[in-house]
Amino acid sequence: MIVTIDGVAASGKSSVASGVASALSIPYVSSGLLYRAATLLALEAGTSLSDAPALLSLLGAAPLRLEPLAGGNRIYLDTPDCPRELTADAHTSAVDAGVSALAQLPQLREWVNARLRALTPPFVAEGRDMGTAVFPQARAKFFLVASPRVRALRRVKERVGDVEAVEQALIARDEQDQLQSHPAADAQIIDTSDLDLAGVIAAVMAGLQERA
Ligand SMILES: Nc1ncnc2c1ncn2[C@@H]1O[C@H](COP(=O)(O)OP(=O)(O)O)[C@@H](O)[C@H]1O
Ligand SMILES: Nc1ccn([C@@H]2O[C@H](COP(=O)(O)OP(=O)(O)O)[C@@H](O)[C@H]2O)c(=O)n1
Repeated sequence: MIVTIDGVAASGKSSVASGVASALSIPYVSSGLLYRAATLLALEAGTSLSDAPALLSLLGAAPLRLEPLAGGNRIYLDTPDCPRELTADAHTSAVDAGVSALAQLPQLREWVNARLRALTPPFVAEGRDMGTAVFPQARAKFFLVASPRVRALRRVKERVGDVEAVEQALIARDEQDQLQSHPAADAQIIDTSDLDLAGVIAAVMAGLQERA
């Protein structure tokens, strides 16, 4: 069984995917973490975020490993002499600002999608295009939205920052991500603005029961 949870930035995708996966006792998979790790490595190597051949060559030499734990995904660079966890570094504002450029490259989307399609179900997959491009056959699909202000307030709680600036950055990223981020025709859209985390997880679990 594959369940997809897509949505806009900071709408609660990973928290909700983690809650749903835990309730179902299956893993969840963060596709965004692969885009983020690729962006981090490119920024560190000084590789242009729009140079697909150079990015693919960099990633081809990078032994990235995604750990799809239900409690929270983690990503590692398994270099034999100096293994390193990249998870925290993949969530900085520098990566936030660059990731959409890299994610717009079809070759990079194929690189991520091949890794996702190689995983063995069952799992909950979260991102932007899990229900549309990557797993159109998923049993149940959800798409989370919330107002930019609510999302900015949530982000500021988890990482320090100015609400106005964070809100503007989220709106900018929404615009850059628009091409690859839309609900599948058979997705249930959930506006999380006025729901707490438990309420969104309950809405997804109820939606899953309807599709069982
Ligand atoms: N419905 C909700 N109500 C309150 N806070 C939430 C809700 N959903 C998520 N959050 C919080 O908002 C922040 C962003 O959520 P996250 O799951 O990281 O979103 P995304 O994966 O879409 O970026 C986290 O700190 C999370 O705990
Ligand atoms: N399936 C996906 C997942 C992420 N992404 C890209 O990766 C970025 C980071 O995604 P994320 O899900 O980790 O982060 P948030 O948008 O939730 O902060 C997005 O802004 C997109 O540019 C994508 O293009 N397609």
